[in-house]
Amino acid sequence: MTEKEKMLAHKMYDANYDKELLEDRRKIKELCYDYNQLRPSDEFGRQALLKKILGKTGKNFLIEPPFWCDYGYNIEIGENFYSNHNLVILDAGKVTFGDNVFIAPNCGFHTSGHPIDFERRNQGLEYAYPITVGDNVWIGAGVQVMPGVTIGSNVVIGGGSVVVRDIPDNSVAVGNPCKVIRSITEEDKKTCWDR
Ligand SMILES: CC(=O)SCCNC(=O)CCNC(=O)[C@H](O)C(C)(C)COP(=O)(O)OP(=O)(O)OC[C@H]1O[C@@H](n2cnc3c(N)ncnc32)[C@H](O)[C@@H]1OP(=O)(O)O
Repeated sequence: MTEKEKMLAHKMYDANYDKELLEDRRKIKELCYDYNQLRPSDEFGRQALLKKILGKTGKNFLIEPPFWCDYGYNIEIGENFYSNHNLVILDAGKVTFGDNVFIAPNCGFHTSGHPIDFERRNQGLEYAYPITVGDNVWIGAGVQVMPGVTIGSNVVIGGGSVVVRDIPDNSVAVGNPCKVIRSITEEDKKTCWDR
């Protein structure tokens, strides 16, 4: 198995020194760099470049720069995807977003991790587990999502949360570690946010 095949099969792999993976990352970081230089008014250019960077997109999507990822081909976004500034996706593993996902500034989705023991970590070994986000999800500012997490559909993750375990459908979850504080119900449609 190549190191890339191991990475995609969720096995331990050499992330630091493997030539193929280094080249994949170099290529995508060049494209992210280009993306991050585009003018906000260049909507066509932004869309076209994001389509080149990401594995799969819907028709309607926007990521405010700067945006950085590791491979790009492992990221799939659904319809009406919006991310505010400073999105970082470490996509050694697959990262899949459903439809109508809104992401606030300074969020990170990290599929990869290193061994806890320094001997193997220093050899450049890594593992990557997929992250999945359902439909109709709002991720608050500064949220960090850890390897292997699934966030269900119709979910709100409060600002500043660190998501280390799966979050079920129809819930508001907050904190570090991120925990469900309540379900989202029909009652929520009656809340008025005017002050
Ligand atoms: C796409 C974009 O760019 S969006 C722009 C960026 N905006 C944001 O990131 C805002 C994110 N919003 C939040 O984090 C909000 O606090 C929400 C949506 C989670 C609030 O949800 P609600 O269900 O209304 O929670 P509510 O305000 O009633 O708080 C319930 C409890 O959770 C706590 N809580 C609320 N938010 C958080 C949070 N982010 N982290 C930790 N605890 C929190 C409250 O302190 C409260 O605790 P208490 O019961 O001990 O007093």
